[in-house]
Amino acid sequence: MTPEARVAAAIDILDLILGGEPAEKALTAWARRSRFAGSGDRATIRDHVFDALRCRRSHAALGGAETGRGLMLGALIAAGQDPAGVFTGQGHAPAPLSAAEAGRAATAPDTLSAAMTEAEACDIPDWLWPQWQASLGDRAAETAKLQRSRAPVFLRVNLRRTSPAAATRALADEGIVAIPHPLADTALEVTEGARRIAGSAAYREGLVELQDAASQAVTAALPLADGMRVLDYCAGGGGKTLAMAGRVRAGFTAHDANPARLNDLKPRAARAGVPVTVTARPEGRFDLVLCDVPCSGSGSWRRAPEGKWLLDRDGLDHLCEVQSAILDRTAPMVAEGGTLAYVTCSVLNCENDDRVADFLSAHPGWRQAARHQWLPGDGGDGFFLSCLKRRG
Ligand SMILES: C[S@@+](CC[C@H](N)C(=O)[O-])C[C@H]1O[C@@H](n2cnc3c(N)ncnc32)[C@H](O)[C@@H]1O
Repeated sequence: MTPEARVAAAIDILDLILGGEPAEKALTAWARRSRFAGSGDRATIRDHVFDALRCRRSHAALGGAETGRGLMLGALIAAGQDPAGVFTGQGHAPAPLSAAEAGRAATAPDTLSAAMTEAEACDIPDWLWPQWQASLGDRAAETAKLQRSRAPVFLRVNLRRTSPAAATRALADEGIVAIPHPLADTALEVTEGARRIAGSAAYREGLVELQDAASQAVTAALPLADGMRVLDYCAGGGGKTLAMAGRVRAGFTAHDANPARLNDLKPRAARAGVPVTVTARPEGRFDLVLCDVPCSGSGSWRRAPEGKWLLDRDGLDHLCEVQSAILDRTAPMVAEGGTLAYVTCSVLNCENDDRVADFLSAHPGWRQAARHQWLPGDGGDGFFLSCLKRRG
């Protein structure tokens, strides 16, 4: 496919997504009915689509319309490219620019950007911007702008199987260049060959897993020790269960309200060589209960940008209720002297410190023993961790 035809395909896919179709579904359906497209075409079109979703407000403002065409026009204007060279109408290229579009394309991007509100330029919904600013203070704009670009690819080294240095060498032998990342002792940032990871022996043999560096930092900050009883109450695909199990030899139990989300955990645990018990009904008491609760995902919107536009005020309020309910439900599962670790990948106070404050005011026998926050400016996704300790 020509570069222009790839832009035209991205426009069609974006129109489906703007009409309500999930991005992954729209991309997969397009690939199925476009057998002529090679892997390079699919990868570039996917990048176009996700870049447009990350910058949906600002690119729509630059392109003059919140449509697939407006977003791709805005993307070209933002990148300083001449859209007339892409919107040619030749072959499979998008139709030529209208007079109004040509006028926008001829205007300096800085002039168009100057007409945007700060929330628009930062690609944050208007209703959320005041909360975003209140939560992040002088890092509000920087944090929002980092969510407008692609996330780095990180690997977690499975310390049960190998060391970071040996994993780096094994990856290099397969054409994957990875360097240590300061957020965690297990974290490697992939700088070349990311598309080879899934097929590599290092990945298949459980030496490394894909995991964000800040997510690894969360696990590294947990009060873990050999011999503990540990419950991962919102385990999902088990990313944090496996990361914890890579650090200590403890008894790990994984639970999730949606059992289907745990399906991947057993094969992943087998690949990593770590024993994990999966249960629908956790019983007994645990030294550490990890609650990596469902949240807005506002710390990881560069990976999952659709979430930014689907979230609304009611949805956020509902998430806060669920988060508090999970803390209330799991507190009795913590042994005396044990820890309830509350984690979100959100940067919003209402999902972080406010939930902890509510919990502490309703549970006098508890105190916050540690609190950490990582922002995208630190290199990984945005994460929050509060270690709540039950008096012994
Ligand atoms: C942020 S994800 C967990 C990600 C996982 N810890 C990881 O690192 O891969 C949150 C999980 O909480 C689960 N969940 C939602 N409501 C829940 C509830 N009331 N009790 C337990 N799990 C819940 C969701 O199904 C989802 O898998």
